Amino acid sequence: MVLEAIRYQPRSLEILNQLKLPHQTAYDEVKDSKDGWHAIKDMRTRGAPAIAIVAALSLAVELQNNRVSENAEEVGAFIVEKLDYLVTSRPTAVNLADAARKLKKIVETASKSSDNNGQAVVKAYCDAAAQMLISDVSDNQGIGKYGAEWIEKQAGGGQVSVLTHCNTGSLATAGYGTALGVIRSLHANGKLKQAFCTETRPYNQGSRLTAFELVHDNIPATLITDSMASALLRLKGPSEHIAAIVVGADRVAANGDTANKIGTYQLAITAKHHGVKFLVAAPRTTIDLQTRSGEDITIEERPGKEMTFIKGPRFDGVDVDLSHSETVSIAAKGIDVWNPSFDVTPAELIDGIITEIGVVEKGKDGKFDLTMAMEAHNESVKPSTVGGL
Ligand SMILES: CSC[C@@H](O)[C@@H](O)C(=O)COP(=O)(O)O
Repeated sequence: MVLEAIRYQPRSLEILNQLKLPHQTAYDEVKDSKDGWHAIKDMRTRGAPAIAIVAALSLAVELQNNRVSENAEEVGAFIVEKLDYLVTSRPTAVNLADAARKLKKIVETASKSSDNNGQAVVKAYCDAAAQMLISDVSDNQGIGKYGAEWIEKQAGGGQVSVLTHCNTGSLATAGYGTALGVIRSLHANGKLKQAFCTETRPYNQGSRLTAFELVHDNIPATLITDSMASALLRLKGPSEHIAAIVVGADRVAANGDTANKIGTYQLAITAKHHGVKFLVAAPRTTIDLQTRSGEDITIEERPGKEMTFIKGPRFDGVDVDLSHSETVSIAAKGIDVWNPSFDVTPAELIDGIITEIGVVEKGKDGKFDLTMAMEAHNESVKPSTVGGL
């Protein structure tokens, strides 16, 4: 069975409720953009690409299931207003803003055509939103292929182990995943010795979601807490042949600085210290040339209770009793909490940015030039034309 975080067909959208994983596999219906906004804000759906796609499709089903004006410009204005609203759900991942910008452009063109009525604008919007779901899977397969090839080449043959952080798999995307896609490809090529995944406190995307995907796909994997990463590289690195740390991204700035799940930065520092490659895997929809550096990225802060409480089913003896889902306090009452959801890893700590058209490496000046990969974004360019391959 293939893991499906987003189930869409015209007039119907369902998301796998990630707050209930790994204990329960339950789908929530998303009827409109308001449902979509809340599903994203509450993190029932999460991960940069998935957020963008769910937002776009939530508005698609709203338009498909409700009567719209005959007037093309009125429908266009309605869609633009809803897209602006959806973008306010979570600020750090650029994929959502990027999707909204592209969809607005399509809608503006469609609504200005004198041949079009309201329904034609809706159709142009829904077709483009549905295409995002399809393109994301093929982009991820490209990321997996190029990332695995790059690691295998660097390692010079034989099996390798990799460490990853947060969840970047089928649950965070339309399917296959980015950093987890690289792990899937290494495994498919027979080159993966062991995948290590961090717990990823405080929301536990690693222990709840990545571990779930790895077990689901029978990929050899070991879970560690975030605080074990340096010890893993030092003590097990040589015996396990840990070749790289591979993470996803929520926004890659023009200079390569990368915002990703909190804890990524410290992993990059420890990778540098231990001489382990540090790679960011992201589709080009995550690269934001408008943001010059990491300093310009807005970092979302989440409620303190995500850190001070933990939610899950009660263990009665050996059996998990799913009827008793509880929220348990795990911190001293009254303590102040700082809970940034993401951090920024400076480009100097990153060895390569794996995209769907190839791995971008630094030039002789020690800097990333991402413009080439992004220029190719609107053209159909063969992978070999991108730097680093
Ligand atoms: C392919 S997902 C890439 C990133 O979005 C991922 O690494 C991450 O940081 C997710 O954060 P989350 O807060 O769970 O949405």
